[in-house]
Amino acid sequence: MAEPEAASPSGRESFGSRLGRAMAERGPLCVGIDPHPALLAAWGLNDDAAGLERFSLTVLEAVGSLAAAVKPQVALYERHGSKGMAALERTLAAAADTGVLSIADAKRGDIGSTMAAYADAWLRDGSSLAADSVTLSPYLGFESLRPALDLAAEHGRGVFILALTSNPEGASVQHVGGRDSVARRIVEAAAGENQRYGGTLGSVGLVVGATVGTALADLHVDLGAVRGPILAPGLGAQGATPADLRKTFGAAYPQVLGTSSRDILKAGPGVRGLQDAATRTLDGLRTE
Ligand SMILES: O=C(O)c1cc(=O)[nH]c(=O)n1[C@@H]1O[C@H](COP(=O)(O)O)[C@@H](O)[C@H]1O
Repeated sequence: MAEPEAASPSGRESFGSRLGRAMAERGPLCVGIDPHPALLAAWGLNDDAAGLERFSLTVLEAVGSLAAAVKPQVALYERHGSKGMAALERTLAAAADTGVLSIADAKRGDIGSTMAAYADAWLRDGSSLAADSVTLSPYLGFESLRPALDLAAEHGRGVFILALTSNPEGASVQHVGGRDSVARRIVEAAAGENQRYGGTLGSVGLVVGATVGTALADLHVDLGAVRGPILAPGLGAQGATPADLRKTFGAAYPQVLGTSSRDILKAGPGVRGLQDAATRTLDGLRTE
């Protein structure tokens, strides 16, 4: 999809370029690593840091060479305090060793001066929590994300900014404004940010749920103009199918990275079962 380029001052190939290549080589699937208590129990693991780590490393063993990206859900590690966060650090390091891109699903957003600290945690070289990319919430104002946008560009990392989320409550904020909706403004701001990147895909991605139905058309949101990756959660456990994804995103589908967590994870703890479930989802995303 994207041509390789070394766009960041650090000399690292940009995240958008790396993700575009992974999607072209492996297909448009991200596997969510969401170690819910019920899944840990179903896998015969304890709901503790050791259980989280075994769960996460098993998912990486299964999908590390077939998915374009993995997305650990930070909240489920945070439940276990510092030991849980240490398990997350080791998971992110193992993903990097495996060669699969990581998206830390932290949904961070705060006033700019505090945002700089979140950016340091998730996007700065040398941080034990640094991932290839992180999810961000723009609902304190898009510009409040500036420290993360700039640090990501500097270090060849990426961000995924919540635009139209998959949960039904999201519309009560994101749809406000009709034709000039909050979501549309977020999408336009992300498009502006991607002008600093060359290649096919910029490093400023958006999150648009696979479950949003006709909202993109209703709100006159043009994702094609964004020139960034679209992370689409909601497959499987939240009811969306790969066919829904194609219908919802239309011409922007080549930018879409479908992501699924519970629907794949419930096939564990066997590595083979997880691989089969991920491959089934990937086949649907490729061909439906
Ligand atoms: O940022 C996300 O990944 C996200 C955004 C959104 O709009 N909806 C959404 O479900 N997610 C995350 O995607 C994952 C979905 O999990 P499953 O429903 O089990 O596939 C969870 O970790 C959610 O927090």
